[in-house]
Amino acid sequence: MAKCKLVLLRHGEGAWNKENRFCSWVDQKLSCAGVKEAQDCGKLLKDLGYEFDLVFTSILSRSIQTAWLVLGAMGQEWVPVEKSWRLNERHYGALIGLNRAEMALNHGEEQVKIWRRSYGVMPPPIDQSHPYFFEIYNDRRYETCDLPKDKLPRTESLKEVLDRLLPYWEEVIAPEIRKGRRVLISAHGNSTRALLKHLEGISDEEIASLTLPTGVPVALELDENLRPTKPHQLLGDEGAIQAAIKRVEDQGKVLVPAQ
Ligand SMILES: O=C(O)[C@@H](COP(=O)(O)O)OP(=O)(O)O
Repeated sequence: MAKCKLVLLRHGEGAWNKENRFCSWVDQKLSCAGVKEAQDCGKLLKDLGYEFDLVFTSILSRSIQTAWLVLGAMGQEWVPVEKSWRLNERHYGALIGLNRAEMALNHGEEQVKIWRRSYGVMPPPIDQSHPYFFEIYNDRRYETCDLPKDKLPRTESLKEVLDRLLPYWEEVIAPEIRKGRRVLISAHGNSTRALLKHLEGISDEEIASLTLPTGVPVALELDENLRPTKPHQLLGDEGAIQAAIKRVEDQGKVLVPAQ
């Protein structure tokens, strides 16, 4: 098999990205800015000559909506879209719904960074007293999973995300790529980080410095063993991408009131 291209994507900005709250398994739609990011991403991919044969998304609306908008902007609406909970965002446990800057004020920026970016640390688990517990676990979409509801996570580190994502990558996505299909995975910041860690062999320590902005395609070129032939590339304007990464990193900092 010749070299193949794979595109990974963190969805466009969601309503809670904008409010700086941990969104995770709460199903939020894209903000107006997020809709534009997804459309712009589709236009960019089209201008760069990308074509897809198959798209994979999580079962959260923001990744599905992003896939539709990208395909629409590319004029490739007919391309099949497969969904799995295994591409869902990392389960942020009891942190779900909380504001990152407030958490930094109460627990320190370092602790928030550990919760957000470390490989092995799990936030405290969600339980029935949490305001979003029933909204998540009573949602019909979680009856469609290949695990019974009581076996679905209540919190996850990035390691757990990779552990549940890997079987789906190996058994469902990778075989399609081996058949020569050109794949887009429209997912989330941390499910994409987990997959990149696996594909690029990024160490547990190094993965802590990888932050992905919303709506920016991550291009990979893979060899016949599905190993990258070169480092991943974020597509788009370099200055705008670096500024967007900084904004995501700064979400975990204490807000300094304007003078
Ligand atoms: O769960 C969330 O709030 C964000 C990630 O948050 P951070 O890890 O950046 O704090 O996930 P996404 O917007 O990609 O679905």
